[in-house]
Amino acid sequence: MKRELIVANSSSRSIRKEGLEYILKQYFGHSGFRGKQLEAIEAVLSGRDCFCLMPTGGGKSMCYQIPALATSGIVLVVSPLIALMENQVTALKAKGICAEFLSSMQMSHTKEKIHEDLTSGKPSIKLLYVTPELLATVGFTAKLLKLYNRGMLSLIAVDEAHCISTWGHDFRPSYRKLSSLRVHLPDVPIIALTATAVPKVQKDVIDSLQLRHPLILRASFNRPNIYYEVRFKDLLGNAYTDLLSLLQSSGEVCSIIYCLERSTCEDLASHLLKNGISSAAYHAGLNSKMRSKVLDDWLSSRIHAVVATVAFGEDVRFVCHFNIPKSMVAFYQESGRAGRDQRTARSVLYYGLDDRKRMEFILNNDANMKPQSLPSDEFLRKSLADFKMMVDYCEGSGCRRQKILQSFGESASASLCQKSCDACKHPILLSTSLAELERIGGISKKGGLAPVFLQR
Ligand SMILES: Nc1ncnc2c1ncn2[C@@H]1O[C@H](COP(=O)(O)OP(=O)(O)OP(=O)(O)O)[C@@H](O)[C@H]1O
Repeated sequence: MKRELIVANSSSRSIRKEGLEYILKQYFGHSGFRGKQLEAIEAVLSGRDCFCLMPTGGGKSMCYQIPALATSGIVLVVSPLIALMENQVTALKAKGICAEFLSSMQMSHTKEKIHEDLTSGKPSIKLLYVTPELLATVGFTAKLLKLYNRGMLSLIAVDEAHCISTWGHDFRPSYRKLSSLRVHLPDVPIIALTATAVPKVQKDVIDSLQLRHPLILRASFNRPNIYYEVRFKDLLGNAYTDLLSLLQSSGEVCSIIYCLERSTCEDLASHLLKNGISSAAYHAGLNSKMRSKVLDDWLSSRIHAVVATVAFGEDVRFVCHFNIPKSMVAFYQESGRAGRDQRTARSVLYYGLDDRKRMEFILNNDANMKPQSLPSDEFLRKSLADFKMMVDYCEGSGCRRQKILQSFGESASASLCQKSCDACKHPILLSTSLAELERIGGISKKGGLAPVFLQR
């Protein structure tokens, strides 16, 4: 289906490029496209499917937001997290762009207003965000078909597309149902976007969504503006105190502290608050009113540090993991929330042997307890292998950046880092710490597993 272009009907590529750059500047204030953005935008505008592999903060959303403004129709965005949809819609509205999101959690009058606009002769909505669960309902499919038959649907963007794959770190069964999009809406181009680079995931996404000869765009995963660092809990007197002084010395910058459990979030947030850091806990146990309040307080800078178990936040300078994440992919996604504006940012991971044991216990348990898409022994093998990479990131003495990139199958020379990780900046300090950890591990009375480095 040929898209109706608002920016320029001319077939000349340079004129169309100018028009797209004009939209980018006018609405988003950016002076030029970054990386592969223009290629992705031009592909979908010409009606071609696209698979877009860009790192966190790489500017994926522009690849469907610009087409929404450059065509007369509506762009449907499938997104897995209500908090992320809410974030994006709020940010778009602040720029004067008509965007809405639909989820089962919304008030019925809000939903009705959105449906009214969609069924009107000339909808004002340019971007409509929905959850995959909603998309799978018969009622919503019928509404979508009506839009499609009126020629109002210009593009479908599947964000966080790795959720489709059982090989991805965040498999969501409802994402599987997105395969019906191609069946119901055969002429609408689809752009799948992800920051997960595993080849099996890429194949799964392309097959499941039935993408037709998609343009495959792949950008480097290096985030040169993030400084990576690991701090060893077992060598610190008190990790809470260490984190507190880290936050105090950073000034009032926006920070996220990821924790494994809700109770740790609550404890840490109140500890920080008592010590003068404006902070709040954010996790799935809070009701939607509380969550919105935290988001509001964050956006209006009333709080600077959010202690979370789940994805949160934009424009963050400092991301801390107070407990080791379960995989490199999870770590990359979460630490990648820092420095999305390309300015310098910092990632600090607090690593402790107890945390490592706890995660190994959780992964073993998960494999036995949860119904999985893979057989449980295969699932366990995969999740322990994913976790081992994360442990190696913490316990190894080599460049952290190189380890991240290698885990995504990207070759990276040691010189790439430019001393922007603790291993490259302070190699002697790190090897002293590792030796000390090894010594403690050797006399550990904590029982359980011995540290990995003793087994090497
Ligand atoms: N062409 C550009 N020039 C300058 N800044 C840009 C450009 N494109 C995007 N950005 C900025 O980069 C940041 C990250 O963009 P975006 O949110 O689209 O990333 P993303 O790839 O979707 O990340 P994530 O995977 O975390 O969702 C935003 O602050 C955005 O304004």
